[in-house]
Amino acid sequence: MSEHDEAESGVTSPELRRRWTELNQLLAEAQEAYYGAAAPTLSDAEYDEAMRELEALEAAHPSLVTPDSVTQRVGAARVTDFRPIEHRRRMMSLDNVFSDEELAAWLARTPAERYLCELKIDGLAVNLLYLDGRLAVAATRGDGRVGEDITPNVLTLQGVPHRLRGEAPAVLEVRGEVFFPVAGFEDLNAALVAAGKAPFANPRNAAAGSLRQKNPEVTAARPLRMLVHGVGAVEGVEFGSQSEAYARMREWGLPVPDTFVVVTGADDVTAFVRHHGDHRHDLSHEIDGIVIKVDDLDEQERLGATSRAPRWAIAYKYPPEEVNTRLLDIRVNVGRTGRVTPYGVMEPVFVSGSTVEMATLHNAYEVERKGVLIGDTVVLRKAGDVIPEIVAPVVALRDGTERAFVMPTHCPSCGTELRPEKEGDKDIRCPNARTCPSQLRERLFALASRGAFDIEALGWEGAGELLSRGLLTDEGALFGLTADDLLRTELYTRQAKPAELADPPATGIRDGRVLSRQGENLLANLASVRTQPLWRVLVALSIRHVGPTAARSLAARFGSLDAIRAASVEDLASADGVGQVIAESIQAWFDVDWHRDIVEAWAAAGVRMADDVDESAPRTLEGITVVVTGSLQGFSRDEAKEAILSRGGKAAGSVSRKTDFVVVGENAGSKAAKAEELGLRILDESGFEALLARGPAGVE
Ligand SMILES: NC(=O)c1ccc[n+]([C@@H]2O[C@H](COP(=O)([O-])OP(=O)(O)OC[C@H]3O[C@@H](n4cnc5c(N)ncnc54)[C@H](O)[C@@H]3O)[C@@H](O)[C@H]2O)c1
Ligand SMILES: [Zn+2]
Repeated sequence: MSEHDEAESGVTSPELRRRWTELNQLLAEAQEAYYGAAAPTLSDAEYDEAMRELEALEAAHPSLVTPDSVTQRVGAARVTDFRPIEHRRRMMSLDNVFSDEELAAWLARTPAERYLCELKIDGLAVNLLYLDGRLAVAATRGDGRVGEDITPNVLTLQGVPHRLRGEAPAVLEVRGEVFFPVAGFEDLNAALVAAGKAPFANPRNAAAGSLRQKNPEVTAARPLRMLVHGVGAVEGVEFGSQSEAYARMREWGLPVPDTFVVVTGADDVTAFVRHHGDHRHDLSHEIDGIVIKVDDLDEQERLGATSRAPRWAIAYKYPPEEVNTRLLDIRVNVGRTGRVTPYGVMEPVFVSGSTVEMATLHNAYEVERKGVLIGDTVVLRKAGDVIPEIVAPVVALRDGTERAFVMPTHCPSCGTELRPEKEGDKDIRCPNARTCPSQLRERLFALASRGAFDIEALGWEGAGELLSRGLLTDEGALFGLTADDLLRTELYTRQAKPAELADPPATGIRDGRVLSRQGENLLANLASVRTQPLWRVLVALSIRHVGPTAARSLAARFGSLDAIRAASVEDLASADGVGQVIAESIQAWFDVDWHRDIVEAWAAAGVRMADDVDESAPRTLEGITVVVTGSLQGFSRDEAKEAILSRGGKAAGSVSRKTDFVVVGENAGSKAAKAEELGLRILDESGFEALLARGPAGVE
């Protein structure tokens, strides 16, 4: 039988009916958990996917549709502890589109003079009934016809007027969304976990759970807010359009958002959708999409509604940022400074454009705060390029086999007993800084990176192998590495060719292997980077808080590692951009004997520990602040900076009234404009050269 015949005759195969029943049940249960308990067991992404499958199935086989299909209803009809409230006018759900194409198709079949575009707030729909301007009843959406009485709870909400301002109509049903601001969400969950309760999966569920409280004091204590997104029954006033209704409701003191726009064409609709897609996280609340409505109320009336959603509105849903996945394990990582960080290992899952299988949990307290157990299904969130985060466990799915994470007492890398650095620290560390392989590998990797020695042939893998082969016990021996050493590795060698077996290269041969290109490069790199400027050497030492900026300033000010080591904290702290914390950290670093050994080993291996003093560079810029912007012919950014610093000047990053000179190169942007605005002295490249050579007098 063809599908067509089937639809006509109302007969469907048992398999199709089975699948329909399966999906309908899955979705009905999900709705119950989501609307009823505010504790979803499915992610929205899974829910939406199952719903789409069910809708497609029903579209192809209309005979499957029954009144109790979840596609035909709004929310979940259920018995609750709250008094039932019948809405004067039905509350609807929204149909969804998930792509620009689907949106374009909706716009094409729903032509209108004006569209109202607004944010789809991820919260809980409520209906506020104002009678003669007084808030008489507040209810949840429920199944769209009957909701739950939550009046005492809504009365506690900040920003919801108990009485309308000015001339209010006899009857006004205000529809809006109650939401939980993102900022308060983590703390709420931590408090719930501490009290032995299940945390919420997301701010939306937090809003639903907080509002549907038997005790309104609990609601009052939560930072809930509401924003208006529609009207229901109205008597005693007439609106021509939704936007007009918004304008009036704002006058009456209702919380109408100021983020909506009224536009005339599809292009403006798409632009709005795109804009908020890019700025989804700039808001105080979560949004899961954009709602587009035909603005004219007569047209809305004419278009009507299906059993669950109006035809005059559509929700454009953004890609989901939250998915559910299994937390397989919690392991710990030992970082560069010995900090031990737990991280979750998850069943790989695709979210926001990439596959995620690990997420940091920061420290043992954080694991406890979130209340996650190993084996839990967890809500994983990845917003755009932000690092993925485990939000909360799905407590309802626990089966008793989950177990709590126990923070190790000993370093998983070297076995040393872990401890906090200072009393009261949340982080614990491996105190074996010198030889702990994990810490050393991180330090080697950092030392070889572009912002330090820039040793191209030494990466994460290389650092790992040099350590695992026992070729290095700390970074002091790095510059002593020989071809013979590297021949003991795999990464830096390759199989010898037959000719090389007979006539081995000068670097030697071992077990039939010779140095690979990478191995030769490493030796060449190690030879050449010995003359890197002092600031790079300083960065390479992994002194806490000493990054490129502080290192540059220290190098310019003191000129040699010996001078830095001999300097007092006060002296160090007076260097530009240095300060007390960094100064103390430097002194503490030199107090450790094996740190001094590293410096000596490097010096002995020929690493330059001082910058050439440029005799032709008298301190012409003492006390002078210079900003360089745009690109110069004769100087790179770094060179320009060093030229200023080495003459005693200050190289600032931004223009202010305290700036003495602004050097403007090609393609200079806003800084040049700001300099002009402030009336600062502006120099071109030749002016800059004159300034360097003779100081301010050179550019009089
Ligand atoms: N994870 C789960 O198990 C589960 C279960 C049920 C529902 N859900 C989620 O809920 C969705 C379906 O729920 P729904 O029927 O409430 O539909 P919906 O949330 O997709 O859209 C309708 C609702 O959007 C809200 N809304 C927010 N801003 C609005 C605006 N500016 N204008 C109009 N309405 C606005 C209203 O509360 C309205 O009732 C699913 O797509 C899914 O994401 C998830
Ligand atoms: Zn260790």
